[in-house]
Amino acid sequence: MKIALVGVTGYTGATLFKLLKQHPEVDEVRLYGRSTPSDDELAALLSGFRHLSLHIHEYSSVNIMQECDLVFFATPAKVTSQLALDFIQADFPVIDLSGDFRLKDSADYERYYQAPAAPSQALQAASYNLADLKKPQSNYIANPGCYATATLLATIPLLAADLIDLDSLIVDAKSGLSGAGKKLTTSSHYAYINENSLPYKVNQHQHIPEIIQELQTWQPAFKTLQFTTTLIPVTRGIMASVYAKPKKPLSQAELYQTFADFYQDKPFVRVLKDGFPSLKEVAYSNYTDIGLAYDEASHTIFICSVIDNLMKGASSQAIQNMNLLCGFPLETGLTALPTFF
Ligand SMILES: NC(=O)C1=CN([C@@H]2O[C@H](COP(=O)(O)OP(=O)(O)OC[C@H]3O[C@@H](n4cnc5c(N)ncnc54)[C@H](OP(=O)(O)O)[C@@H]3O)[C@@H](O)[C@H]2O)C=CC1
Ligand SMILES: CC(=O)N[C@@H](CCC(=O)OP(=O)(O)O)C(=O)O
Repeated sequence: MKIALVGVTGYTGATLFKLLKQHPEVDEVRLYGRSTPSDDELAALLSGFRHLSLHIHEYSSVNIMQECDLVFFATPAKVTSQLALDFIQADFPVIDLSGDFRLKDSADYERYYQAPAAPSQALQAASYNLADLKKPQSNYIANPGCYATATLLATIPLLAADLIDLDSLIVDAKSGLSGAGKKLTTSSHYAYINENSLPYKVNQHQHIPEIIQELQTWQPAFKTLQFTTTLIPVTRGIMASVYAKPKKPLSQAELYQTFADFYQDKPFVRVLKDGFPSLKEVAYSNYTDIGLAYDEASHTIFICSVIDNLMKGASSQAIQNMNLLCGFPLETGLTALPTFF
């Protein structure tokens, strides 16, 4: 296959490039961007790929559709919706890492992204695809957000088994700095974030409506959750700590069995029988690790899920979605084990 990649100079784009180069079904990766740096400039921007001769072509939807079989957008929200409409109109295969086509409700998009939503016909054409649990319903895949992926994989089994009070869900999610992309901000300066931590976008995070939208497909009566996001001083990784009240008392063994049964045929979700996962145990891999506990004294379920934000939270999940869309075996190109030290 010939693949087009838009956004290789960003964190998820560079990660995607690496995964695509190792994918046995991919013959060529053609790069497109808004700027077309010289070979020397590009070698400096993508220094880890300096032994390859790379070239960024000027962005053109017409050329991409003529020259390639599928396009990945690793571009920001608000930009991607402008670039993607031609492909939706032509029903050309797209995997979009941005949030622009994840929400079906335009009002939710406008509130949380503070920008006009894509036309509603285009929104309806996109298929939100959490790759471990769904199959794409259309040629336009809205790849889930990083926090949303960690949160949904930790909470969907609870709703699917009707285990919890629907108004009791609290998620305290933490992310490393690469989640914010390559742009420099006050909170991403080393001197600020090193040995530091801070909550941000409290009650305003763009993944809140995304999580609610998807949980409602499992329990239509689900209304909302308390969701906080905290920046932590690591480069990569997301940890979602989930708290919920069970409808009736349950044992630790029942809680474990609910998750073990739900994920028994899902190769990329590892449910721990004892203990809890750490960020490094999934780093550089497509795995999600889940640990569980039930506290009889406070009558509270605790679930901890971890992912690598640049992999499962973005680029490797996008490859998993490509495998689903193209009919390749699910694990193709995704067999890298975590680097955990
Ligand atoms: N980082 C993460 O962990 C995750 C990110 N995402 C999403 O993935 C997408 C990419 O994120 P990330 O890699 O972190 O972002 P970066 O900021 O690191 O990279 C953004 C990329 O988009 C390109 N770009 C920016 N504006 C335009 C434009 N107008 N036209 C064409 N290309 C443009 C940039 O090119 P240039 O070099 O020219 O600026 C760069 O290649 C975003 O939508 C983000 O929300 C999703 C899940 C996790
Ligand atoms: C640390 C950090 O800033 N993380 C980003 C999440 C990146 C991501 O997955 O978000 P999209 O929905 O924008 O694709 C944030 O909280 O906005």
